[in-house]
Amino acid sequence: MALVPVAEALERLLDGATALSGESVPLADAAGRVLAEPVVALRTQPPFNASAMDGYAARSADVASVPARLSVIGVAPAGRGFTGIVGKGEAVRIFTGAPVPEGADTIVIQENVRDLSGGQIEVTEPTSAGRNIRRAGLDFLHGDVLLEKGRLLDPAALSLAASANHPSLTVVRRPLVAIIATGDELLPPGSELGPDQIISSNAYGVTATAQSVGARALDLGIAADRQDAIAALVRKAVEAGADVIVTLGGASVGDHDLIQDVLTGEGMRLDFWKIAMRPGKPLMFGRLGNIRCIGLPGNPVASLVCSQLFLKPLLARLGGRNYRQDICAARLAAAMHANDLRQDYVRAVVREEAGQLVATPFSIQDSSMLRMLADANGLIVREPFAPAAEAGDECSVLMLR
Ligand SMILES: Nc1nc2c(c(=O)[nH]1)N[C@H]1C(S)=C(S)[C@@H](COP(=O)(O)OP(=O)(O)OC[C@H]3O[C@@H](n4cnc5c(N)ncnc54)[C@H](O)[C@@H]3O)O[C@H]1N2
Ligand code: MOO
Repeated sequence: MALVPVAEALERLLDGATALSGESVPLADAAGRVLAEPVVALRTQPPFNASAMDGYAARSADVASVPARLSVIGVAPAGRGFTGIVGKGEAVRIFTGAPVPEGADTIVIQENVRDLSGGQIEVTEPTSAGRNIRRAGLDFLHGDVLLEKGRLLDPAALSLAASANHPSLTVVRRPLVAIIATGDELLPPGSELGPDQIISSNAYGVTATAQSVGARALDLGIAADRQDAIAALVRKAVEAGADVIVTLGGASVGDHDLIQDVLTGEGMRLDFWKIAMRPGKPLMFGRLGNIRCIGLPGNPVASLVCSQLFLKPLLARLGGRNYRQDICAARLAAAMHANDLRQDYVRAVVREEAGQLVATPFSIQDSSMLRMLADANGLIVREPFAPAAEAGDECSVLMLR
């Protein structure tokens, strides 16, 4: 089977991936979620002409020239408006957020007023009509579309939805990705290891990758290299309602690489297996009903680079989000060999020097080396059959952080 080019693999994996169905969540739990429906204002804000300042509501004709003496006929705190009418020569003590009483058409701020006692004030600065008044509907009107479908619920969006009187919102269901590690050699972190064993690490990075685009991750643990053990966890994933099943390891050609057989045995239709990418060649993709199955290579760096390139955009789409890789132009700090048929993602340190990005590739690119991946902040992307490059040549970098 020919190796599938990276772009084609991504296209096939994303084919038909659209936002999952909506669900209602209380506003208090809606931060970071994506709207499945627009938010329409259920009220007008402010619902009345409101004072924007602490001071005195008056008639502008009375305070156009100063000094002006007025009689205070009442008080209007926020939440309790004055119900009378402000007549000529009169004022109402008013506070920020209170409705402007009938008859008044301006607010004199209290800094521009002297209290003469006996219910009299003297206005010391002329104040024109409409000053310090927020007109009804200044912010929004009942029926206005305030937030579009697909909007990420950030702090401003949440407060706006609350102000529009929504106690709950309809948001896109968060995709669920079930993660299955495979391998007789693997034990969870914190274990006493036998001589032939290592720690199962990939699930943690894959979980974090999924969560970074708002998905939920269900770590189903480690299956031994036996068909029945792997199949049992695949069934668990299906029962849990996974939208995506990610397997770790067992994707290659060894005698113990059982993933593809098990998944097809469970009903998966294989879409592709093996792509023209380094690291990540054994990547596998198929569909088990509506569930997308991604077989990530076991090598830790390959599993995380493939998560970044394939799993992240898929989960973002299912969650109703836009996701674009952060690709930048940079200069190479070192020469690079001509590339072969696999698109190469070369771990590198990217720094800004004299206003431009400079990428220094690590000299070793073994896909088992997690420490180097953690030290890298970018991946130099080398197209298949890219010619040899010199230090100083332009390159393309996928930024990781
Ligand atoms: N003859 C060939 N051998 C290999 C090929 C090939 O094309 N022909 N491809 C190589 C490439 S590329 C990769 S990547 C690996 C991936 O193979 P698998 O997906 O089958 O992975 P495993 O063999 O199960 O494991 C590889 C390696 O990674 C470790 N591993 C596995 N899972 C985890 C985990 N959850 N956490 C940490 N480390 C894990 C495992 O112990 C192995 O060391 O195959 C090459 N071989
Ligand atoms: O995916 Mo493999 O990394 O090319 O070792």
